Amino acid sequence: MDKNTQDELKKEAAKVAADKVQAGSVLGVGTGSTVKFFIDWLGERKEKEGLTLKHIVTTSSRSKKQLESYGFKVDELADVDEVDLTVDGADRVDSQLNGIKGGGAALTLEKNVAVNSKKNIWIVDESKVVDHLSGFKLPVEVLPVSCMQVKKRLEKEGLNPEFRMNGNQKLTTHYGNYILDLDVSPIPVPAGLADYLDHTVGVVEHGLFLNICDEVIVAKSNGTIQEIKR
Ligand SMILES: O=C(CO)[C@H](O)[C@H](O)COP(=O)(O)O
Repeated sequence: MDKNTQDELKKEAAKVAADKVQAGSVLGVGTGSTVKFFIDWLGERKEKEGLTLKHIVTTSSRSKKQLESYGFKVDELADVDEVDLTVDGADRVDSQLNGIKGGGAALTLEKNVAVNSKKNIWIVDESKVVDHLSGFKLPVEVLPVSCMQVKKRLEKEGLNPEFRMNGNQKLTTHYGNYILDLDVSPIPVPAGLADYLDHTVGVVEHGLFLNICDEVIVAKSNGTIQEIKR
């Protein structure tokens, strides 16, 4: 699929999600190129119908800046009790609505916002939808202090970790950590791997988002929108 077509699909999925946002609610806004379109649609609703929200929290400085450019005030997650709805993108989503996220290295904040949301909607084009989680390296955020030891441990498990780079330097996340991308495809038992990573000292967070998403809005190249609910 070429980039223009993919962008058109992302835009379509984003519109369907933006129309579901209720005025006066607490909204979580994720990260990425699909979410960028979602914010544009929110901005349009604000302009056309004066959409206001009780609070907005977001998972990246880029999304924050874009939201503010439309006149939305952005709060911190710590300032709100609970989020009513979070809309985010995903890198892969399977038939159980489990996913891989973190292509934009924002997985830690994304997971914290997602698990504190009453409802999570993901917006994707059809290229992200798979039967079993595969075709995208699994991002794992690790503390710099023990990153070499964690990398070795993951190597021994056959998970093929590589540091994500930014030029010649290891990419640094919002929290000053590093990302190890695990080359394992398909992921044979996602819940087992998530459990292992959850219990590995030095791992801050990982991009397996299991049993978190409630609804996926998929824009298909035949022009239709599929809404898959848990
Ligand atoms: O998880 C993410 C960032 O950490 C994004 O949601 C994911 O990478 C999808 O991005 P895009 O909409 O640009 O394809």
